[in-house]
Amino acid sequence: MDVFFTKMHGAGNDFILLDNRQKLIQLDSSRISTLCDRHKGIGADGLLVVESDEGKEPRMVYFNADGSRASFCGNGARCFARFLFEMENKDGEEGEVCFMTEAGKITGWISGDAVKITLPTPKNLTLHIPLEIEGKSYELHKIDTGVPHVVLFEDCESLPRSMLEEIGSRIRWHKAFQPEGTNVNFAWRVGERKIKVRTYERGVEGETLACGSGVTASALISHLVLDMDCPIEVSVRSGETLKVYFVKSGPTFREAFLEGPAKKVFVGTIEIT
Ligand SMILES: N[C@@H](CCC[C@H](N)C(=O)O)C(=O)O
Repeated sequence: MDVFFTKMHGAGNDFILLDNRQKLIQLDSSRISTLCDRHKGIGADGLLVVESDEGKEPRMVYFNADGSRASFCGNGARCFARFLFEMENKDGEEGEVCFMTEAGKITGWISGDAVKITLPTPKNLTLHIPLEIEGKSYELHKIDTGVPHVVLFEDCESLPRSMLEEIGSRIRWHKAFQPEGTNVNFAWRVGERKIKVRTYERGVEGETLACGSGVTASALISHLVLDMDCPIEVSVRSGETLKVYFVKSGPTFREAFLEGPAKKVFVGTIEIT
């Protein structure tokens, strides 16, 4: 069957979006990984599906490029908000949409090129986790911003991608973070309220040009460990900038918001057998 798709990206983190409200598209992990393959398919870091049940809010279902399902994706949710907004034929350049994810209800605000979203309430915070890898000591900070993340502070501006992926992969698969594994963020401060982040993503099993939940995790940890104030700007590998807002609640956070560009790249049809 020929399936209509939309290709989008959020600050360089790219996605295939499919409207499956009619429940006609059958997907399994091998089909998803082929669609996301940059040589044999459309190519993307992940695939987002719009589902909906009669009388209920639309639901965002997210799959990583390897076909694994994840409960949330920050940049994906920002693209999804724009996709939904355009699908619902709302007039004008500005507006609000709401949808469900496995990690909870999300609200998105569209304003020109930018999309700002609420994130799932951050949880599972643990600071200052010591980890030894191949004789080198690391200090990691863990937080779940919809999916599990660790953040480590290290200036990786000029670290070759292969080396970042080597360390990222060792941490992602480390026994301390099993069975679910973790995304790994390398963050460093570049201004009073500005950090840079590079992310090794679980399910892509490599560095992506941006990771929204990782950017949020890094900003929240920067507030706690480096005493940085809200909002925090985060520059990612694509060279684009995202902004993280948050509201504290005791030692952790009540709310977090992520803002940045989310753009449509192209549309097309692809045969799914
Ligand atoms: N790119 C994402 C995160 C997607 C999920 C992640 N790879 C996982 O499996 O945890 C984002 O923008 O948040």
